[in-house]
Amino acid sequence: MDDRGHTHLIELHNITKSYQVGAVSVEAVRDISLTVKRGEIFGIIGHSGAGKSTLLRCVNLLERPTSGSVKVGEVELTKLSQRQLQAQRRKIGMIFQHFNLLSMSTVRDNIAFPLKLAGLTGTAARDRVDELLKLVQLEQHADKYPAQLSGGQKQRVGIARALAANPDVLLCDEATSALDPQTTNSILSLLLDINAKLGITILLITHEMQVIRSICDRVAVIDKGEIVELGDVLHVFLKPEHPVTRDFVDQVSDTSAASVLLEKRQGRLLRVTYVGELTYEPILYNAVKQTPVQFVILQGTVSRMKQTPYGQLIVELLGEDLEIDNVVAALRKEGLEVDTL
Ligand SMILES: Nc1ncnc2c1ncn2[C@@H]1O[C@H](COP(=O)(O)OP(=O)(O)OP(=O)(O)O)[C@@H](O)[C@H]1O
Repeated sequence: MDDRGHTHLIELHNITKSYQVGAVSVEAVRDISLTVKRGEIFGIIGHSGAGKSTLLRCVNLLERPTSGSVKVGEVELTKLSQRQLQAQRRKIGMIFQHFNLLSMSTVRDNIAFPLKLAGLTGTAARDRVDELLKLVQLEQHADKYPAQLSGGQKQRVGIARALAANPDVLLCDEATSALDPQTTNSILSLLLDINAKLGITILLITHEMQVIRSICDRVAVIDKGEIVELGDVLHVFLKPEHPVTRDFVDQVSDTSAASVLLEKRQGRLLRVTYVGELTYEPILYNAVKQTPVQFVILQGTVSRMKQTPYGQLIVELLGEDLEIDNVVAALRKEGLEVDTL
């Protein structure tokens, strides 16, 4: 349990995973500790080779860590026998970039597969599959084979199959990386929906900041096998600290042009950040209208992080120093965050 009363569903303690490649040992993940709260959507982002897949696969022990411990729920997975582990794995669903469906089985049989393994057959299994087909909106495609489906539909089958045994956690291994942007959005909406309706905890890995911004509550940035930044998505987005995080944030907001703007400045250059309802208020205009200060908006982003609207503007204020100080104070008083660049 953390200090805000959230229970932890996943606890990784000091996970290291090394691979032996010939005579060389490669450390894919180095001493990572991480907790995921029950009910949250947690994203891990990193460049290719950063160690994301290895870390994710350590959570259900598809990869056994070289050292460290993995706890899911109240169970320490690293201490279980193979048989006990198999039972615990039913509580951990997983979906994959390339879907991993059984090509010779229909959609219905793919979804029923984990139920069969769990000993559920007959009408009960059929009813459960119908329920899942409805959840992922594939009722019309139940008797098709994977080759007859689009990428998005295949991933929906993957999601239904992963949810069949009512897991507590859904692990998503680059689940939208093989999909076009529109299909990506529909799969992300489905994951949000599942999280909200079923309360299922989601841990995902991705190399796309768009995925993090759309659905995650918290994010960890991983680089060369280590976590370099971790926090609420809103905070990490608006105040990225590590260079790798800044690269990812630039994928979706292009703040990199700010350095060019710095060279041309005449007045005072500020970054103004606002979140939530403030996004809709004419605060900047109100702050300057009674003063001789003028402003130029040099760059701006107004977007949404999960359900929260936010904006970030780079503005140049022109006028006397004292007058500008007053405007900055007025902006802060209204709840905006103001940084001098
Ligand atoms: N089975 C393996 N044997 C040897 N080295 C491996 C193995 N799996 C991963 N690695 C190495 O571990 C490092 C991390 O790989 P991993 O696949 O976890 O990264 P990733 O962030 O998921 O990358 P990508 O997005 O490209 O899949 C890489 O250097 C990779 O070459």
